[in-house]
Amino acid sequence: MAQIIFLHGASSSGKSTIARELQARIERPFWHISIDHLRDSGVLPLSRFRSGEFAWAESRKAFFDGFHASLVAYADTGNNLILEHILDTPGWLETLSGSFAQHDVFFVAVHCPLELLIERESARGDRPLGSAKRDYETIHLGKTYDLELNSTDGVNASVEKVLKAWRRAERCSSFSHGS
Ligand SMILES: Nc1ncnc2c1ncn2[C@@H]1O[C@H](COP(=O)(O)OP(=O)(O)OP(=O)(O)O)[C@@H](O)[C@H]1O
Repeated sequence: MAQIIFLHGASSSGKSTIARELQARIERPFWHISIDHLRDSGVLPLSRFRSGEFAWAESRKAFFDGFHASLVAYADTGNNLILEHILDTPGWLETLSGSFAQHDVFFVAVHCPLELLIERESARGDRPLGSAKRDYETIHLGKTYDLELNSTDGVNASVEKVLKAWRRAERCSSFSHGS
């Protein structure tokens, strides 16, 4: 059984920042995995999607289905994962919950006030404007978490909370059996 710590929050909420620090401090080896890594490593022909030569809408489903299947493969082969992801499409939660049934999933909400999300998104300049607000308004609906963080608490305090709660090994989230 693999350990999966799933950080779920809006774009710019601070998932990657927490994931990096968590990976540096947790007592076992964990992968830090995100679609950001695929995107930033040049896997996709991004410039041709951006120019309109290729239609992202036609490739999106296969991309994410492949990403989700790869996560399951990593976990099934014994790799612990710090996963940061945004469940913004109907069916993804159910698919991943079913696929991860044999694994220990610790599901963590990363909250951030809307004004701060918009400020961060604008300062970064590398995310589509408006995605943080759209995520903020939708992605947490209908989800039950093992732990809820607020980015305003700071990275160190957030990582401490994750470690403490994860080590307790009590699970009650949307990924728990029977929920
Ligand atoms: N606790 C924090 N305090 C101050 N700034 C933060 C904090 N957490 C993250 N940031 C800043 O906010 C921006 C977004 O952070 P990060 O990349 O961790 O978010 P994310 O949720 O992974 O975003 P995305 O889903 O778009 O990849 C970065 O510029 C980061 O430095």
